[in-house]
Amino acid sequence: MKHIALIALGEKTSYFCRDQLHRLLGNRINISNYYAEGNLPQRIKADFAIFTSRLAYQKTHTHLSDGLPYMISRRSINYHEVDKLFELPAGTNVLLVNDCIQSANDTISLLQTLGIDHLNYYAYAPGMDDPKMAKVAVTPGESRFVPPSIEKIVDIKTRLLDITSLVEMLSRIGLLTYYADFLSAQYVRDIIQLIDKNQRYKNRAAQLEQELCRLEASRSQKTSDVNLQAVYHFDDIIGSAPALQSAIHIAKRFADSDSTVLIQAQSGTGKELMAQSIHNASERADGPFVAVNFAAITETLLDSELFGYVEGAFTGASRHGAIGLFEQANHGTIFLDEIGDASLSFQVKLLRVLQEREIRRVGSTVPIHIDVRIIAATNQDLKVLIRQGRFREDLYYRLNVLPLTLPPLAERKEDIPVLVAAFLKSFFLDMGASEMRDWIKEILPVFHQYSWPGNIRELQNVVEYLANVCDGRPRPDDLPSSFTATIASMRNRQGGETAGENLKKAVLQELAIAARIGKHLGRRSLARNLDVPESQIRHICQDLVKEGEITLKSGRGGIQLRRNWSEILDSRGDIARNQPLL
Ligand SMILES: Nc1ncnc2c1ncn2[C@@H]1O[C@H](COP(=O)(O)OP(=O)(O)OP(=O)(O)O)[C@@H](O)[C@H]1O
Repeated sequence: MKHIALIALGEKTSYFCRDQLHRLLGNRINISNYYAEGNLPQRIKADFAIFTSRLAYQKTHTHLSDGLPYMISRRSINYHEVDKLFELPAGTNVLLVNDCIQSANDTISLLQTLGIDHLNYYAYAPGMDDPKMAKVAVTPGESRFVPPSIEKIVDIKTRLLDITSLVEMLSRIGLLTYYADFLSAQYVRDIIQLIDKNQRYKNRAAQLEQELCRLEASRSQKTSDVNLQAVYHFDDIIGSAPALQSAIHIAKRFADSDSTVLIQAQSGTGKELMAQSIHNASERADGPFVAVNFAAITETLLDSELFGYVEGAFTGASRHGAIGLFEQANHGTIFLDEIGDASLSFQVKLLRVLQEREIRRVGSTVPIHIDVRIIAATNQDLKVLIRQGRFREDLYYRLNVLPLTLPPLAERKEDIPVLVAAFLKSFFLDMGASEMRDWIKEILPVFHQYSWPGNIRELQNVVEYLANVCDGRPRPDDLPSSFTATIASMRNRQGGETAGENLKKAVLQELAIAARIGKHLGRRSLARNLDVPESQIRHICQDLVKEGEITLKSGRGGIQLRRNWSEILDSRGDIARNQPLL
C-alpha cells in the first residue's frame, strides 16, 4: 500500500485535506498528516509527500527523509460552500480575507475563473491596513483575520487540494489510472452542483460537461490498466467475536453460491472486505472484481461508466467507444457499494440488468449478455428508504437474495486489542506482542467505553494517528478530540465513585466518634454533621448495611456499628483527619 505524507501549516488544514484525500481515494492509500505548528516527527518517511502550501513547504521541508519525492499542491475553493456567495447581491464590495496576500489574490482569481464574478473583491491579509471598502468579508476558513470594521462574514471554509495536483500526485506514485474515474466523477459532480445554483452559469455547465466527456474519454482509453483484483480473503478478516464469526460462516456459504448478496452494515465495518473475500472464495476467483461506489459517481457519468458507450455516443466520447464496468466484470463479481445512494431512475436500469442479465452500451440498441455475480452493499436501512419512496421495493427484493449483516465495532469490543495489534504492526514492523500490550494499556479502557461510530475504519485511523503523534505509550489525553466526551464521562464517573467511597468512610467515622462517647446518630444528624442531603445518607447507609458495616433498627439508636469504634478510628484515612471529635 502506498504511503503519502500530507503536510500543512496548521492543524485544521492538515486534517481537512487528509479527510479530502480519504474521501476521494478511500483506504487503499495510507495517509499520514502532519502540520508545522505541531506534530512533525524528526524524519517524515513515506512514498511521497504533498505540501498544502508553499509556506508549509518552507517551514517543514527539512523534516523530509532523504530523497523523498514531494510536490506543493495547488489549492481550490470548497465547492460545497461557495454557493453562499450567490446570496450576496451583484456589485457588493467584499473583502477577500486570507492568511497571506498571495493566497487572498489566488482565491479571488479562482472565484473569478469559476464565474463567480458578480462581486467586487478586495484582497486582505493580516498586517494590512483595513481598506474600509466593504461591510462583508469572504474568507476560506480564516475568519480570525477579518478586521473589526466588517459586519458580515461569509466563511467558504478551508480550501481543498486542487484536482490537478491530485492527478499529478497519483501519476507520480503510479496510481492515476486506478483512480481516474473516481476523481473525475467526484470533481465534475461538485462543479456541476455549484453551477446549478445559479441560472447565470448554466452555459458554463454545458462547457464543463464537455470537459467531463474529455476526462471520461481519456479515462476509458486506459481502462485496461484499471486494477480489477480483489485483494482480501476471509483469512484477512480479524476478530473472534461470535457475531463476526457467524457473519464469516454465512459469507463462506454464500461464496459457494452464485446468487446476489446484499450486505447491510454500518460504514467502516468491512463490507468491501467481506465482498472481496466472498469473491476470492468463489468459483469466480480468477475473474475480475469490480467495485462501483454509487456515492461517488455522478448521475451524468453513471450510464457510460456502468454500461459503456459506442463511438459518437456523446461529444468528446472516445472514437472507439468504451466498455463499461458491467462488461469489465464479466465472468467475475461486481460490487455495488452504497447502493442506497443510486437514483430512482438508475434503479430502474439496474433492475432491468438484474432481470435480463443484459446491458446496452450508451448510444447502442444491441444487447450484450453479461455473466456477472452481484454483491451490493449499503449502510442505509433500505426498508426505510423504501418507505420514504427513495428505493424501489422490487429492486430491494432482487438484491436481497442472500442477506448478510456485519456487527458494528461497538458490539464486538472484545476484538479491539487484536485489531489494534494488527494495525500497529503496519507501522512498527518489529513490534513484539508484549510491547503491543504495553502500548495499548492506558487507552484500552477508553476504547472499550467509546461508541465507535466510524467502526473499524475509525479504529484504524486512530491507531495511525497515535502512531504518528506519540513517541511512547499513548495516554487518553493523546486521543483525538472525538474521544473528549468519553474521557470526561469516565473521569466524572471515577470521581463520583471516589466521592461515594469517601462519604462512606466519613459516615463510619462519624458513627465511631459518637459511639466513643456512648451516643447514637440518626440519618438527620449525620446529614447535618457532614453537610450532605439526607437522601444521600440513606443510600450510603443501605450500602453500608450490604457491606456488613452497620445494622439499621427502627427508633432511637437506629444505626448500629458492627465493628468496635476504636477499630474504625484506628484505621481512619485522610477523610477523618480534619474532622473534629465530638
Ligand atoms: N475485521 C476486519 N479486520 C481487519 N480489517 C478490517 C476489518 N473490518 C474492516 N477492516 C478495515 O477497515 C477499513 C474499512 O473496511 P471496508 O472499506 O471494507 O468497510 P465498509 O463497510 O465497506 O466501509 P464503507 O461503508 O465506508 O464503504 C478497511 O481498511 C478494512 O481493511
